[in-house]
Amino acid sequence: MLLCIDTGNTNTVFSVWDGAQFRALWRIATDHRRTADEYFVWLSTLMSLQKLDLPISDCIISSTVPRVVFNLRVLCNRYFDTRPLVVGKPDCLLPTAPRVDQGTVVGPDRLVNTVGAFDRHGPDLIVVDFGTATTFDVVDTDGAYVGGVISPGVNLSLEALHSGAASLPHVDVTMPGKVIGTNTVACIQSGIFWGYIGLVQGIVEKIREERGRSMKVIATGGLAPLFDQGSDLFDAIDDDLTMHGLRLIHDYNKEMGHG
Ligand SMILES: Nc1ncnc2c1ncn2[C@@H]1O[C@H](COP(=O)(O)OP(=O)(O)O)[C@@H](O)[C@H]1O
Ligand SMILES: CC(C)(COP(=O)(O)O)[C@@H](O)C(=O)NCCC(=O)O
Ligand SMILES: [K+]
Repeated sequence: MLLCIDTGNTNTVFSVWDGAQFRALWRIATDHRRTADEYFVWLSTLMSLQKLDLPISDCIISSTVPRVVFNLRVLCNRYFDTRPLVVGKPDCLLPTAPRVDQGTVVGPDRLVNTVGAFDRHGPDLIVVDFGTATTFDVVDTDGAYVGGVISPGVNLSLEALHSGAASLPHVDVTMPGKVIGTNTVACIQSGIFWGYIGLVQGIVEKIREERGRSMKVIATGGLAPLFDQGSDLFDAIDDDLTMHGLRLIHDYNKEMGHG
């Protein structure tokens, strides 16, 4: 069984592929101080609570937080007796190499999303990921990542408003009924919600213009369904895109005799 680990700047998601389907999905706050032993206690408790006896034989990791990788490697070595594949490291092959400026270290989550989205939706895509940052990944005709856009994430923007303006409270993001807010909370919700709709619409339009072709927009991340309510922005929402991409990259490396 394959353990897939996706570390974002806010949350780390673990999932187990049994060869036919993903059997579980567990989320823990990302913290670089968390040790291999702590991960294992947490993971094995959840597995036994769900009565899942899943003998892990392989692991693959994508992490946007470099410091976390050390302890995740120890987890895989010590408790599963396996050497993990780490996306972005030279010994982890990708089906197509990214085409970006020399020296650029593309976020592994973006490489994984690219692989997952190309497999499901074919060529010429814009993948929008609502994470700590809101990222746009442009997928070329051959499935290569060829660049994109990084914007501040929705929660980061809300936090920034709250911490930078003395009279603004912390607000949860929702779809407001109206654009014109008649109280402070409604004003902030409107600014965030309609602001992000405009941001996504504008950036997608500009990417299409720059590429000179229509491109499908695939959204992922917990907040994607929320933004889909307010508009016709996305051709598809794939909440398991990163896990799907991780599995494909693992299989590709196996086929090529790696990992
Ligand atoms: N379904 C959801 N509803 C509301 N907020 C969410 C949801 N999913 C994620 N978030 C928030 O979005 C932010 C980014 O989450 P996540 O996708 O886990 O980011 P990352 O991949 O960067 O760790 C977090 O602040 C999280 O609390
Ligand atoms: C853009 C990101 C911060 C997004 O991370 P996330 O929101 O998933 O935590 C991450 O992909 C990253 O650190 N990228 C490196 C720079 C790049 O992709 O060009
Ligand atoms: K992201």
